[in-house]
Amino acid sequence: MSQNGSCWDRRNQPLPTSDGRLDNFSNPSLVSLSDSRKLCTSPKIDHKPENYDDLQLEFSPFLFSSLEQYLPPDMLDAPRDAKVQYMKAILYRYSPESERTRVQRHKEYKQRIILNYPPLHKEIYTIHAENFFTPSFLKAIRDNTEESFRSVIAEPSTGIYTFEMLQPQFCEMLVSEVDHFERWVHETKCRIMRPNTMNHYGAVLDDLGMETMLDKLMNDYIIPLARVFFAGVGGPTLDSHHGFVVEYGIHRDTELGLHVDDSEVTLNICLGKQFTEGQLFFRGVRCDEHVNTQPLSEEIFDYSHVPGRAVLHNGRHRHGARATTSGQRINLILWCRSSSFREMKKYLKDFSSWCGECRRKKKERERLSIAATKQELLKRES
Ligand SMILES: O=C(O)CCC(=O)C(=O)O
Ligand SMILES: [Fe+2]
Repeated sequence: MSQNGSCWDRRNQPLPTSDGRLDNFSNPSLVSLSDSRKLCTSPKIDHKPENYDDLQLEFSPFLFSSLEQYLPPDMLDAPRDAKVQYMKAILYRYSPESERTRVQRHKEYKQRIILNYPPLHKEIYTIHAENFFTPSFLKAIRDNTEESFRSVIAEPSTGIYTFEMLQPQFCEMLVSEVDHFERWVHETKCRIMRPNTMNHYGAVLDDLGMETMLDKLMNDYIIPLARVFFAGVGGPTLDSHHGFVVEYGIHRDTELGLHVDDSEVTLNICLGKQFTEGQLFFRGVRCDEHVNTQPLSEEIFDYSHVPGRAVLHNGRHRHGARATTSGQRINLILWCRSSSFREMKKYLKDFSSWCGECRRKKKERERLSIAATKQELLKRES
């Protein structure tokens, strides 16, 4: 599922153009990217980059200072403006105008909400660990060892981790904050973006001012776990997130079809309220190529949500939610992403370390090759 694409389309990141054109670069005559002006492959580490913090740029100032050490030697001491133009041209190549416009519009949309929406519970917009988390979870995170994690985390099916995480009072406050937000949206007739293409109810928490809180949640509480349990799929390098709340029940979405998330690691926590059914069902981890293949019997697993309890799984773990047949089910979802893992994945073809189907095919190839070798040996002996 993507934030704004089809169910299986999880690539909503801009792709570089293959032909090296300056896509939609508004003033290409400013910069020429002739061969002699290419970026260097290794950085000039003794060059001290300039500071770009004071400039109103479409890209992070940090990106400019990082890129500066790779400039062609004759550019290193050029005026800062010239360096900015040169680096902007390169960055534009990797970020088409449509994508930049989308990002800018989204920024403005978020700012409009944050400036106008009056929060109900200001205290949940920053993390207060003792008030948010259960003591057992907090202790495990603070001990920060695989042993401490395993003492509070169950793995009822391969790659699916569940644990008590949130205090009931925090769950209630978050649910009432989202209710309050929904009422405000209704009263002000403000049009808001829903969490993704498949959930039509619920709110994007990042958009209503919880981005910094969720960043801290990912960095301080999820990365330590992901480092241990999702080491091979970008867990240690998670660097962005999409955080939202989904709601199911009568007059809401009732169920959710089989999909994969636009994430490397997904945290899914039940916030309540009271409900029946609505189980999560899992069907094994798959790479893009094998996303529609049959699950093996050991990959079929159902999980019943319990308020306050979290499920942590690979974003590529195929899953869906059965119908919530009565009451209301509300869950907090955090899709955690790793840009470096995504970049690396583009250059790989075999994902047998985590894709069930790649692994099955690899085993089958090995089995055939062993059988062929045996046949050959038998032939020689007879
Ligand atoms: O309803 C649930 O618990 C699952 C939601 C989900 O998978 C998603 O939003 O990506
Ligand atoms: Fe999902």
